[in-house]
Amino acid sequence: MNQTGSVTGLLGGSFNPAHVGHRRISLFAADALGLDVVWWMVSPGNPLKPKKGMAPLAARVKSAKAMSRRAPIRVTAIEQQLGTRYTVDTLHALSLRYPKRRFIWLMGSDNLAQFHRWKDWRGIARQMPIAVIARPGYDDDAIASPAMAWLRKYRLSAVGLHNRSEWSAPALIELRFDPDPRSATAIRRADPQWADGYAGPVPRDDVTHSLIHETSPGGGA
Ligand SMILES: Nc1ncnc2c1ncn2[C@@H]1O[C@H](COP(=O)(O)OP(=O)(O)OP(=O)(O)O)[C@@H](O)[C@H]1O
Ligand SMILES: O=C(O)c1ccc[n+]([C@@H]2O[C@H](COP(=O)([O-])O)[C@@H](O)[C@H]2O)c1
Repeated sequence: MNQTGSVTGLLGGSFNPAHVGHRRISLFAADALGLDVVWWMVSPGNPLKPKKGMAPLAARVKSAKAMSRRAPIRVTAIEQQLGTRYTVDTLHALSLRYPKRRFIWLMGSDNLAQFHRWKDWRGIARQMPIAVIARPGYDDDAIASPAMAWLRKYRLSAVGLHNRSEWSAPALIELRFDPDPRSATAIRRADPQWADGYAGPVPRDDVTHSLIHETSPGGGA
C-alpha cells in the first residue's frame, strides 16, 4: 500500500434511530477500506427530510452512542457546532479543522440514488472519495441515477484507492457485502418510542459534543 497514515470514514445520517445496519456497514467499510475509525455524524436535520417525525438531536445521538459501543466508531453532532446543514459545507469545514486527516464519505445506495439533489454534489465528490454500500431495494435506482452517470468514470476498487500515490478525489468505491435490510423507518413503524415524532426520554446532559472534545486537529480518535 502506498498510502500511509490514518483514514477516517464519515457516515452522515439522521440516525432516527441508529440501528444494527449502521453498525454493520461501518464495520464492513472499515475493514474493506482499511479505516482506523468511522465517525457517525448525526445530522441536526437532513435538508431533504421533513422535520416532522424527527426525534430530538440529543435522543438520536444517544441511540447512536449505544449502538456503536465497543466499536471503532465515534459519534458526533459536529454539524451542530459548525453551524452547517449541507454536506458540502460540512466537509469543507472538517477539512479546515482536521487538515492532516484523510476522510472518505460513506453512504448507502439509497443516498446515491438521490445524490444529484444534494447541494453541490459534484463539489462533495471533489472533496473526498466516496464509498457506497449496497442496500437491498435501492441498487438499481442508484446505478441508473444522474449522479452515477457522472461518478461512474471515477470508479475504483478499494485496493485501487490505496494504491494511488495521493489521496485524491473524485473516486467512487462500490462496496457490496451481505446486504442488510434494516432501516430506521422499519424501527419507527414497530417501536412506539420512535414512532410519530419520538415519545422517549430526551437526555438532560448535552450528549452532542463528544467528538470535538475527544479529538485534536490532525490526531486523536
Ligand atoms: N441497511 C443499510 N444498508 C446500507 N446502508 C445503510 C443501511 N442503513 C442505513 N444506511 C446508510 O446509513 C446512512 C444513515 O442512514 P439513516 O440514519 O438515514 O438510516 P436509515 O435506515 O436510512 O433511515 P430511514 O429509514 O429513516 O431513511 C445513510 O447513508 C444510509 O444510506
Ligand atoms: O447536503 C445536502 O444537500 C444533503 C441532502 C440530503 C442528505 N444529506 C446528508 O446525507 C446524510 C444522510 O442523511 P439521512 O437522513 O439519509 O441519514 C446526512 O449527513 C445528511 O445531512 C445532505
